[in-house]
Amino acid sequence: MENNTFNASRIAIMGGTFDPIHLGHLMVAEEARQKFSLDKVIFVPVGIPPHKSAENITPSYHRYMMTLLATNNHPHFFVSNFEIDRNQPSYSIETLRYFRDLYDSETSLYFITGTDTILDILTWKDYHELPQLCDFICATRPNFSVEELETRVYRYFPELKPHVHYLQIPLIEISSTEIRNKRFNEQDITFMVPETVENYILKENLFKGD
Ligand SMILES: Nc1ncnc2c1ncn2[C@@H]1O[C@H](COP(=O)(O)OP(=O)(O)OP(=O)(O)O)[C@@H](O)[C@H]1O
Ligand SMILES: O=C(O)c1ccc[n+]([C@@H]2O[C@H](COP(=O)([O-])O)[C@@H](O)[C@H]2O)c1
Repeated sequence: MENNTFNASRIAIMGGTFDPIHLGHLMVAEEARQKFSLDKVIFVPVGIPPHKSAENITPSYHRYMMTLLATNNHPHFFVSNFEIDRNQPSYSIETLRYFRDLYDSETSLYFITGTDTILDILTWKDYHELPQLCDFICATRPNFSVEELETRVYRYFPELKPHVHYLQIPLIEISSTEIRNKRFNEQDITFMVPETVENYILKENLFKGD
């Protein structure tokens, strides 16, 4: 997918474990696309998650397939296999360097996250360099307050603040954890994921714990 994107001018990367991708991810991406006039949102499923135990995560092949199925009918949504094809932890700094090099200097690069994710940014590899590569679009998420960014992040890393743009969205109480738990307990997940993803989960018998 990357080869035909050279002339686009506002690109956002949406990184995530996507285990599985759900309607919360898609609503955040679509709101960001509309509010920031993005030409493309590129979903990048993590290969080896930097801060989570890889043992408990669904194989990257399934997570990639579900991300493709969820985004396939959206003309501005794309999926990259950059992280899942690398046999090393998926550090965002490396992903962003790759995409920064791929596009010309006129292209604005964004990284879309939920508030929970950006609150941990001081633990990310080479975090000081991130604002030189992209701006962040930070979506509101239930149980996490953007005010906390002042005390937990900007206080120690003030250079980041001008590079963070807030995205107020209706708070969506969906998480991949909740979907996995529901499947484990044999509960319905209809309306939490796109139908194509639900069908894939059922067909591949994912998240059943057996
Ligand atoms: N409901 C939501 N509202 C806003 N942002 C979200 C929501 N769900 C996920 N995100 C954001 O999407 C990105 C990728 O999230 P991820 O794939 O880890 O999903 P998750 O639902 O948080 O998963 P898990 O429950 O397994 O931790 C993160 O930046 C996260 O903050
Ligand atoms: O670069 C890092 O050190 C780093 C540490 C933790 C998370 N991230 C990225 O943040 C994004 C969301 O992560 P997660 O674990 O909430 O799915 C995903 O793209 C991760 O690669 C990146």
